[in-house]
Amino acid sequence: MANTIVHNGTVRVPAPYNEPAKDYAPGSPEAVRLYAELDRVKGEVRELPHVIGGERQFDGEKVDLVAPHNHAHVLGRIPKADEKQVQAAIDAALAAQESWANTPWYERVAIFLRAADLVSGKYRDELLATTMLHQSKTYHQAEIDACELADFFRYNAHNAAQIYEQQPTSPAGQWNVMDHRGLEGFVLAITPFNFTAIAGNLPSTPAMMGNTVVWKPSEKSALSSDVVMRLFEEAGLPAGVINLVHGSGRAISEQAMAHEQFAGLNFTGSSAVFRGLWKTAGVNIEKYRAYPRLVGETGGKNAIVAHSSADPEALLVAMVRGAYEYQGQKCTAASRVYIPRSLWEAGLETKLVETVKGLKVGDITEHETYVGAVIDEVSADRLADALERAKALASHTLLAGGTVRKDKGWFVDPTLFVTTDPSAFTMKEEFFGPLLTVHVYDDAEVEWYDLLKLVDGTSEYALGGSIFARDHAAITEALSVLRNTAGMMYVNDKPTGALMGVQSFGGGRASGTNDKTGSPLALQRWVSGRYIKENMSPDLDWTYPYMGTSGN
Ligand SMILES: NC(=O)c1ccc[n+]([C@@H]2O[C@H](COP(=O)([O-])OP(=O)(O)OC[C@H]3O[C@@H](n4cnc5c(N)ncnc54)[C@H](O)[C@@H]3O)[C@@H](O)[C@H]2O)c1
Ligand SMILES: N[C@@H](CCC=O)C(=O)O
Repeated sequence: MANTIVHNGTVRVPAPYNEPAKDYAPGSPEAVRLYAELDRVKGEVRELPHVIGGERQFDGEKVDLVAPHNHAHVLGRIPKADEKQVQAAIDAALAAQESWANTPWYERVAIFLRAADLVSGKYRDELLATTMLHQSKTYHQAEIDACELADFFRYNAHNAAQIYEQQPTSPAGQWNVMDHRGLEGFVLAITPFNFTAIAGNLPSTPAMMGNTVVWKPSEKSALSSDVVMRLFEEAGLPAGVINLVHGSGRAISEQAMAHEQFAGLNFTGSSAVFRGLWKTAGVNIEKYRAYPRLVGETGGKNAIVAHSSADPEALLVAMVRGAYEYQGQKCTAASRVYIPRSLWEAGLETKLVETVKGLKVGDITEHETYVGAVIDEVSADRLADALERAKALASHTLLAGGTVRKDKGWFVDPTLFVTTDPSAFTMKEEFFGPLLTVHVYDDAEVEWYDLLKLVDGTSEYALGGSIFARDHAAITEALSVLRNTAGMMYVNDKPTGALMGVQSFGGGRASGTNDKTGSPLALQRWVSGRYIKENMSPDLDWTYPYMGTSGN
């Protein structure tokens, strides 16, 4: 690399920090800048390319990218990769591998630290505008997403340094070294629509550790993924290290995962898709040069469990923010709640229903909007079907919402059900939309322990969760009984809003491989260790002591 710096000493990566979020108060300089950027992005129809080996390729059948809250508005187009383009992306990743793997780790890390500053500076407005318009996020939700992208880069840089510092001990006469190699082959990153930060993080995490990558972003967030790719390049990422191909996830993954040099999958998305990808790896296992690393962070059915000692006001805030922010399209969104009758009937029900009915649904560029549109028509239809199924159950009472409107945008009104059946489908399945179901338990009858066992056993997922109580013994018991129910458990807080370096996210059971995105555990998956022992004074005698002596 042209800008190689030779460091003759210990390299210290700058201390990481969480990017402070701006609030875009109307009339503030940052809001004025962002309004202008929103106008610019709205006024364009962007033709987005694949980026393969540093070259932009526009060929292929086109897919329109629209604004979910105004689906007549076409924001851009992406091409669908054909087999040749996928092959070219794999070839480019393999061609870049040796020189990237041999690039000193601190230079690789420096590129992503530059990328972090481009996120928080030059590209912030464009990231927000594209995320708002194409993923239907409010100012606040788009801002925390952009901040999280910068956080990923800064914390990963810090965590990478910690991994490289891990070295074995060297007894007298030896020098032992751990060589933290990247994987042989290429990594496939397949990213979800719901976080621009996750889309940027999944290809860059393996890249930081010396791997080269084929990246298939979601077509539902392609506008912001294109910005991320441009800022990687501007930060100095060499051509071929990350190769972006748009198109069918199924077709791209089938081709890439049948390749001899497929070295790993970094996936975030639904559990069903991840299970399918795992099977594809199984079918191809004999083709591979090495066993691939399969990393997947997937769905959730995150519970809020309230004890009779809970603060009802804090509980209400957690339910509203946890379930309805970003239309419930967060893997960690609250979607089932267990509330004691004593609290529910003491005013919580009335206040909750009033609050949910008052949430403004609509265009995310209006500051008062709390809930935008769901991501696409498939999602709106899936939610409409779930709402009708729940309404038809005698065990369910609709307290708010329950309507889907598709004329201008794909709007699902914030919906609240209360159910007498704690094992209903609404308490088990992930819907990925603004749908919350409450089960009111009789705290005069039901033991806390029995309720916790019910929560633990109801859904196949184990991603996030919240416990609300002021009685500390109740918290301790819940943390124990729910130990395997969630990979991130919050006490007296909503289950969303993980902050890098503070709570990295990831869950077990059907929720994924629990590699804790943004933590050292996640980086470790992209390293293949090699121990090197150098003997400083090699043996010159092959015999054992006392050989040649007889008897004891
Ligand atoms: N656990 C986490 O950290 C986390 C974070 C964000 C999102 N999620 C989960 O992601 C899901 C929502 O995101 P989504 O709708 O983008 O998920 P999705 O599974 O539909 O899509 C994810 C990615 O996989 C691709 N894909 C779809 N079908 C495929 C197939 N058959 N083969 C290969 N690739 C395929 C998509 O194009 C996209 O790029 C939810 O289940 C949510 O809980 C989990
Ligand atoms: N950043 C999210 C997790 C990502 C899931 O979609 C959170 O709010 O905890």
